[in-house]
Amino acid sequence: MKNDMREILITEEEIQEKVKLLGREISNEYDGKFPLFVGVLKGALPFMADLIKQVDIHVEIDFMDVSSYGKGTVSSGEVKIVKDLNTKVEGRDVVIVEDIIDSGLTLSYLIELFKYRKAKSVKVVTLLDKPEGRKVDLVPDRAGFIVPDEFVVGYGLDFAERYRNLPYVGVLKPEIYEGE
Ligand SMILES: O=P(O)(O)OC[C@H]1O[C@H](OP(=O)(O)OP(=O)(O)O)[C@H](O)[C@@H]1O
Ligand code: HPA
Repeated sequence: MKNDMREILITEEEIQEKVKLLGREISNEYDGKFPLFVGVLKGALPFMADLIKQVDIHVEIDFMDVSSYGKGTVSSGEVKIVKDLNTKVEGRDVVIVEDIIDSGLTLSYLIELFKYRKAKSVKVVTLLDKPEGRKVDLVPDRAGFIVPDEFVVGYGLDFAERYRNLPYVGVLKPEIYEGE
């Protein structure tokens, strides 16, 4: 898979270092509380798995699968619930765990949904933030890294369902995208 990469933007070591830091910050922020971490499938899986191991307080975890992207690199702009939570969010401190915020459409939909369901608080932690991709005004509470306005893959992020299992984040060679 490494041969398919044009460039590695964030190394495995840099990711793991940042995840430790985010875990410490969240542990301090929610000390004495029992937050509900909501991982957004499928992309947030590696980040969620690593992050919860760095959080030193009790947390409950659940997953939601929403979809706004087609097979390629362009958002359809439409958010659909593919799998809902099994947990009630009413009265809970919800922490949404994302791999990337790009247009912001997925997240703004989820934030509104959890507020409507009467969460006590809703905050967002994302590994990657791509501010140049925004279509709605949204700033995450915590973001690991800012990425440029390019389609990135790895550590959960896919291109046509591949590359999620890379331990780093990078950009593919142009011929890989063109081949699709
Ligand atoms: O800010 P946005 O433009 O809404 O993009 C971000 C969302 O898009 C990706 O998910 P996707 O819908 O591709 O599903 P996946 O996680 O299963 O790949 C990513 O994992 C985020 O959830
Ligand atoms: O840059 C990206 N890569 C993969 N999936 C994505 N979903 C939104 N932006 C991206």
